[in-house]
Amino acid sequence: MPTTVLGQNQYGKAECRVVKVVRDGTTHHIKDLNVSVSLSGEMDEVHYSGSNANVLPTDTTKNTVYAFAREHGIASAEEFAALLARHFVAGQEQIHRARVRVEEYAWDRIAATGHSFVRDGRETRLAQVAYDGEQLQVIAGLKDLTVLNSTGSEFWGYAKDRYTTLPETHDRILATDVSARWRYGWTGADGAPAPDWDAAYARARTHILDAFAETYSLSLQQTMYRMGSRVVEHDADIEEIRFSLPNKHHFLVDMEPFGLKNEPDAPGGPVYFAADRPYGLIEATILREGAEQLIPVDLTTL
Ligand SMILES: O=c1[nH]c(=O)c2[nH]c(=O)[nH]c2[nH]1
Repeated sequence: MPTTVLGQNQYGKAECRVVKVVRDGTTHHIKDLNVSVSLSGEMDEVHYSGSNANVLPTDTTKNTVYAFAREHGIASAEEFAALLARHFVAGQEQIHRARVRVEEYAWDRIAATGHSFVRDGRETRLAQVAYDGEQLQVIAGLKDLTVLNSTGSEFWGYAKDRYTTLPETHDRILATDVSARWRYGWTGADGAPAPDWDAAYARARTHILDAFAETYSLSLQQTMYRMGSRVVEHDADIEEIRFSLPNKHHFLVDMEPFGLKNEPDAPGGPVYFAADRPYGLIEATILREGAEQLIPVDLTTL
């Protein structure tokens, strides 16, 4: 009989949807989160013999998420995740590591009342906090931040082989849905105060957008590098940032059959076909010199 041993394992409750309302008189404030908890530690026995003695139920982790929202409020995705991660490791000696992931959805106020909201169409804010009993690792980010430059983008001078048909262009649309994760150097270990998470998030988002808008682009790779280096250069707390950027191709429609010209600078403006697939997928990590690359390569796993 071949023998087996247990490898990496973790467990917890995924996707606890928690909505916290703060009532400030008749003006309400909303935090809308999707929280996933993963715990690991001395969990051999539950796998080998079925003894649950070391297993804090996933139902309890779910309850803790809701109870903490009530007892502590939700100051920011990062702070809430760190609070939970510390709690699970500190509270159960058999649990050595906790990872808490948060997606945050934003709501805009509808003017008529203090308690009416419309889900805003912006990006989703992301936070992941891991705690090993000593150090926190905080990775924040965003996904589905959709941006488009209607000019100021070229793509030419690339390598060619017998299968290359792409025409070189000196004026194209550049569009992408930004997915980015950045890691903070702060670990909570040396008593240093935590960054202001909301301000740091807003800064990173602004630098990403400004670099996208201000870069005259020769490739999405170049634009991506500028976005990343701008974030790292402007925020001493951020050690590295990783992007996954679909190149959302917009092709000029061939109007020759209709006897119409359709050039980027045509009078009245050009018409494009927005292709949804396949798309180029451009990915990279941009690091502070000397920093370690700790953000996983595949952002869909984070
Ligand atoms: O910005 C781009 N980078 C590429 O690597 C690439 N490849 C391609 O076909 N179009 C583009 N555009």
